[in-house]
Amino acid sequence: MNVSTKDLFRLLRAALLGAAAELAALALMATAAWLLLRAAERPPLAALTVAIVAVRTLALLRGGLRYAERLAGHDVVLRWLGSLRTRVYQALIPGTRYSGGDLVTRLVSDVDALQDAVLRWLLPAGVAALVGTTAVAVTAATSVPAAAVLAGGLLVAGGFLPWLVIRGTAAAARENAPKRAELAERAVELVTGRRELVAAGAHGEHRARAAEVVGDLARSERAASATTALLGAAGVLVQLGTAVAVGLLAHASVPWTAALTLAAVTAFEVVLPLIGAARRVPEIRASVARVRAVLTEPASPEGTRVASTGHFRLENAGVRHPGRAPALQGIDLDLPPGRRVGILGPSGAGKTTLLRLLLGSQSPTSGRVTLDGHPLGEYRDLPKLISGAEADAHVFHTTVRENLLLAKPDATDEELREACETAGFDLDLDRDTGPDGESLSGGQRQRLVLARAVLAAPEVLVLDEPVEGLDPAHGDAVLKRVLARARGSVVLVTHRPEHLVGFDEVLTLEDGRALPASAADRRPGRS
Ligand SMILES: Nc1ncnc2c1ncn2[C@@H]1O[C@H](COP(=O)(O)OP(=O)(O)OP(=O)(O)O)[C@@H](O)[C@H]1O
Repeated sequence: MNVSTKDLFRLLRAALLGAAAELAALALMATAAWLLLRAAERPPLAALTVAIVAVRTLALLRGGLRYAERLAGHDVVLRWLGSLRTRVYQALIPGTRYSGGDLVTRLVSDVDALQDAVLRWLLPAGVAALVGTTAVAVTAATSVPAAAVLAGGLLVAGGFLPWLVIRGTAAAARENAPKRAELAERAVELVTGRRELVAAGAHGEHRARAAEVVGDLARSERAASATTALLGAAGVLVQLGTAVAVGLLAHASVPWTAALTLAAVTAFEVVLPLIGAARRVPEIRASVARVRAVLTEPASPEGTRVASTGHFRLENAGVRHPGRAPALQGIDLDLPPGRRVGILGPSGAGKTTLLRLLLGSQSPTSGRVTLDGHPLGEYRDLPKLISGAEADAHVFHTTVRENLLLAKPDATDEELREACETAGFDLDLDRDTGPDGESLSGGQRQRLVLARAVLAAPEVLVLDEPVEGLDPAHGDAVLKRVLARARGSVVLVTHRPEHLVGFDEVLTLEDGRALPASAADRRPGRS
């Protein structure tokens, strides 16, 4: 999250303008106080003219400088965030770890939180330090004890009290983190799993628990707000006490004492907002850490090789998800162009995992998966070569036509109809599919996905139990047509060995391992 020298310079300019605006305000108060009390002594008018002019000038300066500081502050922040946002998105695009929509949204608000970090914390803290130091230096010229008290008061109000707020807020955030996570989880369950919860009679209980967590969080939020308000009030007391002490210790003329006292009061006006702003510091810190993690993660190198008809090979390949038994281990598979391989095995045997390895959507955690001897990650357009009907293929919320065109954007309606016919899908091309394809039946969704695979006509067609939900006779006929149209290699996962007649090889998996042919023969197609 490096800040360029130019941006640093702009930040410094904004801080100096802010400090100048606040010093003008401070000088205005001090001069006005001096002027009032000095005027009460009835001096010749000439003795007051400089102060009168100064009051007017400072009043004008204060407004002008504040405006300039707002402009400069927002200028630097918006420029910086603009480039930071671009870098974060660039880091996200090829990423695999950061792909969930919720996480992306999270990062957007994290980047926005950095805006608050600069405008509401960094700049005001810098301005407060500059104004405080100047006020102490000016006071020290008259009275060192008064300056020492002022410095102490400012440090308490601008350092100690905000630190207490940060500590309290961070502790509350740590304590509330599990509750927030539970609330997010329950909210998702209540929205996405509503039907299932109602059917199981658990909806009311879930909602009540979510409401209880909301109540707990609100209570904790109120307690944190009350603490911040109390510490804010303590800051005002410190301000009053310090101003009185400065007045008593100044040992100067009445007008000058009044000027120093009001200058002290005004210096606190710059420092006190830090107490309220400190509440966001823990949140901002967490945002900074998350953004930094995204920016510092080494980018996964993008593939450069062009995929054309080639030879896929799995050598001793395995996949193990953290904390789980291996999903797949020690798998060898040879898939030269034109070869047809069937995969059988009971549920959970690793069939889908094997397809994901071939599709490049899952990397092996052991062994190798290669195309013409190169790891799949080195290819930039693998889906053009290998694709098909995956078990979890998504149906987009649009029309049947648009869903099909994803496979071949320039396909004519004639081609679309032909692919549908092959897949046994007979709905109108303009039919709306609904969110997640919900307005289609399960079988219709499956055949739409299959039609999409047929239309893509890849060199290597991958089919994951493509006719599982269809009635057997219809399903067999559909599969026969799809296989007849396949122009290259086929990898078919099925639990019916009769689907694999004429295939070059049948691989039977169990518990993530390939069964030897003799054992596989004894348990055909268990699922
Ligand atoms: N993302 C994941 N995280 C953890 N475990 C996983 C993950 N994906 C799959 N598994 C586990 O890996 C094993 C193999 O899963 P896979 O989906 O490949 O089985 P399958 O043979 O296709 O099963 P089915 O016939 O039921 O679709 C299972 O035990 C599964 O629970």
